[in-house]
Amino acid sequence: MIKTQGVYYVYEDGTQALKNINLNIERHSIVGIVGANGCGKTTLFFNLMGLLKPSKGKIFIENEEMKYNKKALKNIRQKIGMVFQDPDKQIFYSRVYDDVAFGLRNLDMEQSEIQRRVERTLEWVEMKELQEKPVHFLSYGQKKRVAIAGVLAMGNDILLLDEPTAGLDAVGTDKIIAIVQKLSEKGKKILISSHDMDLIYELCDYVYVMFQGNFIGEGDPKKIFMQENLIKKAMLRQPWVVKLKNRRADL
Ligand SMILES: Nc1ncnc2c1ncn2[C@@H]1O[C@H](COP(=O)(O)OP(=O)(O)OP(=O)(O)O)[C@@H](O)[C@H]1O
Repeated sequence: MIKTQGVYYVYEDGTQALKNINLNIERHSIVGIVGANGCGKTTLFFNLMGLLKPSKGKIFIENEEMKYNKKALKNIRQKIGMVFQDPDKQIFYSRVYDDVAFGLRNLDMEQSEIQRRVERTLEWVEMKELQEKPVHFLSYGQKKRVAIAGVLAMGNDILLLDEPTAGLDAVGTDKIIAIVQKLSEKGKKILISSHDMDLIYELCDYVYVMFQGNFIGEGDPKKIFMQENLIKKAMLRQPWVVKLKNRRADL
């Protein structure tokens, strides 16, 4: 589905943001990328979406090497959807309904189909009753869900969620967890970046640990998060469940 081979990315100012990234999400449903601030998670997502082009290395989408012409990029957008970390960067319209409909209207879709998709996705993210509301009156968590709805409405099979719970309270986080689980049950492949270890531990069946642009560990979250030294090296904290287990084992 998505695979990378030795991907490097260097920004114009010389910042080396990705170093030899080898990722493969084919055999997993919900894959986590964990890493401290600035380790390269967003840069990686932008490369996977074709918004940035690797300085070196290859990206494969459904076994085809990524190309960067207009037609190829349009195809990628139909396969992969990305929910940005900051919903304000993804929300363009003043009314919730129009914002979610935006991508569909660009596809010249029938009005009745647009309405069906928008209403269904807004129901999914529990925002249907707010569909007439101006986006600028929404809470941060509600805006995040509108941004997710906008991507879901497009019907992509692969979803990249960049820090989906950043800035959310416990209720907002639980809502996102429920949405991700429902999407996975529907057969969507999901890649989540986060420094929320509890979230990744709860949701993901595979995890990559990122540090300064490299993957320094990968595997089953239950095993990876037991490796205290690895987690410390990545400047992260173990999930509380793991800490609790370790404490019990010490007693
Ligand atoms: N446009 C840019 N030009 C130069 N350097 C950049 C640019 N965007 C990001 N960087 C640098 O690239 C590195 C990786 O940044 P990136 O945003 O990918 O990290 P991240 O893991 O997503 O961080 P966070 O968890 O804080 O969102 C950082 O050192 C950052 O300062």
